[in-house]
Amino acid sequence: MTAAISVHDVTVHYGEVLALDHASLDIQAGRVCGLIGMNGSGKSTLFKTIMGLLRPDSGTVRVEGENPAKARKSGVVGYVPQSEDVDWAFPVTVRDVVMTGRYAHMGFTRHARKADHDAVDHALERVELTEYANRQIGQLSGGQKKRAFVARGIAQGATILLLDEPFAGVDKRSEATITRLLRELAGDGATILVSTHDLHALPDLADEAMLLMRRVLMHGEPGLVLQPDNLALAFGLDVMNRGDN
Ligand SMILES: Nc1ncnc2c1ncn2[C@@H]1O[C@H](COP(=O)(O)OP(=O)(O)OP(=O)(O)O)[C@@H](O)[C@H]1O
Repeated sequence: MTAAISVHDVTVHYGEVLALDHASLDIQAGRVCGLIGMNGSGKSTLFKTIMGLLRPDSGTVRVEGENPAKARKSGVVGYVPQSEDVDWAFPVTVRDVVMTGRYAHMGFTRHARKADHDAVDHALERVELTEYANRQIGQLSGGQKKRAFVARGIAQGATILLLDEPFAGVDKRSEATITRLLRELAGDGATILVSTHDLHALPDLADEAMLLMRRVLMHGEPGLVLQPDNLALAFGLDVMNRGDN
């Protein structure tokens, strides 16, 4: 079976900095995969490569069998960015943000039609943000902001969803809501790659987990990947000793 996300032997440099070093992974459709790695291990770089925003120095990336930039432009790939990467003061409403998910489906004029408005309404309902639709995006809680971007992916009809630390700065209740939502979307056939530092929540969230340290150190069942010996590989000895302190 062809993987929904396929990264083969990919190397990426930023100038002298080696960010991905012969990284390879395959994720099958309908799976939620948790991406774990310390700061600077290449998680965001991996996302950008899967979205076709960065061209690898070597190696190949396929998204649903397609060139990644082409897949992104056709709306196949939805992205929930890290909070730091968003200008929350920008004067747009929650509805506006979700509507950007429809751009791939609109013509060059970006004129929203009934089908676009209906898709946005449906997506807002699905993430339980209907009552916040006309709020400026910065006036939401951390968890609501993340849900707004998940709604953008739903409105877009994305079948691949990439989430860069969606649980950072999010309360437990929102975390549970987002987890439930991602599980539902995967149940509908979406393929989901989510980076997180919240290791305790991973077994509820993900079907599989991946340890990244410029290359994929391990990829498998969350229970196995989260074994202390394996985490020590990705994070160093501190994680192994954390329970003893
Ligand atoms: N635009 C850039 N120019 C130069 N170096 C970069 C650039 N973006 C990332 N890097 C470097 O590439 C490496 C991987 O960065 P990346 O952002 O992919 O890691 P990350 O795992 O997402 O980190 P974090 O958890 O802190 O977000 C790091 O050493 C980082 O400093």
